[in-house]
Amino acid sequence: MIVLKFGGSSVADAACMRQVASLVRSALPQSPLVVLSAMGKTTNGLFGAAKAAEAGDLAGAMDLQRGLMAAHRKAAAELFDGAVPESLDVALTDLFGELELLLRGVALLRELSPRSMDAIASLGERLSTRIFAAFVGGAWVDARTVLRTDGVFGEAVPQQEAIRPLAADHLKPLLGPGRAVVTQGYIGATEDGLTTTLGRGGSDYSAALFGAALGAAEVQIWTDVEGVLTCDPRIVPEALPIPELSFAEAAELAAFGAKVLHPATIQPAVEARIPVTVRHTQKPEGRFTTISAEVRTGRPITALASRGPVTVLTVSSSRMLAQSGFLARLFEVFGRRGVSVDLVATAEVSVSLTVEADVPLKPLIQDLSAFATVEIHEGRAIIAAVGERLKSTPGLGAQLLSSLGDINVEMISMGANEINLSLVVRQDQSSEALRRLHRVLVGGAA
Ligand SMILES: Nc1ncnc2c1ncn2[C@@H]1O[C@H](COP(=O)(O)OP(=O)(O)O)[C@@H](O)[C@H]1O
Ligand SMILES: N[C@@H](CC(=O)OP(=O)(O)O)C(=O)O
Repeated sequence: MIVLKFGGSSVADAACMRQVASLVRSALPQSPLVVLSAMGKTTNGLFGAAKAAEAGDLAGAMDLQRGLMAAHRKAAAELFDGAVPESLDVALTDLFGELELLLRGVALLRELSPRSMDAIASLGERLSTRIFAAFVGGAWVDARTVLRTDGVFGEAVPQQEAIRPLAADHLKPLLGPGRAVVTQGYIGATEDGLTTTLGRGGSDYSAALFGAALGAAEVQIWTDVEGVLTCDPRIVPEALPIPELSFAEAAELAAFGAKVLHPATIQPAVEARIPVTVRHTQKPEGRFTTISAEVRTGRPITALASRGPVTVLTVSSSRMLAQSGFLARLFEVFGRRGVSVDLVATAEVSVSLTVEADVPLKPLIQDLSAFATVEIHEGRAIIAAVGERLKSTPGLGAQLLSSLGDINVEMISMGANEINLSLVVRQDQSSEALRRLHRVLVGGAA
């Protein structure tokens, strides 16, 4: 069997869904499991409605709800030439009724808990899969009966040991040549049935989790680009498709901002040694990327990625000098505050590190100030150059840095592994930095 995941850009309207249905029909001999995201930017709309309700603007929230309802009913009507099956009509009415109830509750309390946000955000995938399953004539399975997660909301952690038997019970019996099974990406549920989400962009992760649980021959990520490119094409239009990526390269690129893949997508595929391909829904015969354990690209630089905004904290203490326990004490604070650190650079009496821009700094600074002074530099971005021979290509690091010219590099991290060189620059210079680095990449260093 194979898994085909279609992102929001691939199911944005009726015409897109017809194209997806055509691709699914072509895959029928391979016993496809179809994992869908919400239509277009539905999830953004649901987040907007939830935030409006939280602010007490129920009218605004309901306007957004009605807009989403109209778009989904329009897509269904176009797919069925106006004759929407009654069962689907009822399902859509129930789902939008559920959304209205949730929004009214949030507005009444003026409180949007993570649990409420997940319940609201889940509706996008629940709507798109009901419409698509009815249109393609496939079996529909609610992912929440299979994708077990912990009790965290918004960034739920899948319980892979529980998913495998659930997939065997709820998915495997339905899968077979000649028939499609449709389920949601992005959403799961706790053991006691509370709806959770895997975090934005999480449908790729769902696809990999289902693929690993079911022993898929391949996980296909269908999107609006011809595979993983040498850089984000919205920033560097000259970015080129990459035919092959190693799992390690793909994981680094996703972790450092290559939005085309959710950062956790690769892990289940690596464990199950399942190849992942990234393909263009509107150009199925075009170029695509294969990501697998067998791939050894051997390229100095394969691609660039960027992530931001991040905040750089520079923690200094004269007591740090020759103090073996200083770093332990420093990172204990971050661990206790649940703040993840991306890049670290150390000097004699100071340490610079990056954290996500939305991290609450006050409690962190309060703890750190007990034994050090802290400088804060917000509005930065991390740029990562990824390639299997970054460290072993003489002069490449210097070439990359010199290509940046007058763009100031505030931190450099290289060496933690063979394949990543990361730089910190000002966020407002990150796009230009990517364009300059990309000229090195395509200029023969790769
Ligand atoms: N290195 C990269 N290669 C390809 N696409 C990238 C890369 N970095 C960022 N992107 C962006 O990711 C987008 C695809 O991801 P996403 O918008 O989530 O699509 P989908 O709706 O299919 O999930 C592309 O349109 C592209 O703009
Ligand atoms: N719909 C969810 C999950 C997802 O992965 O979407 P997409 O495949 O369009 O990135 C989101 O927008 O985060």
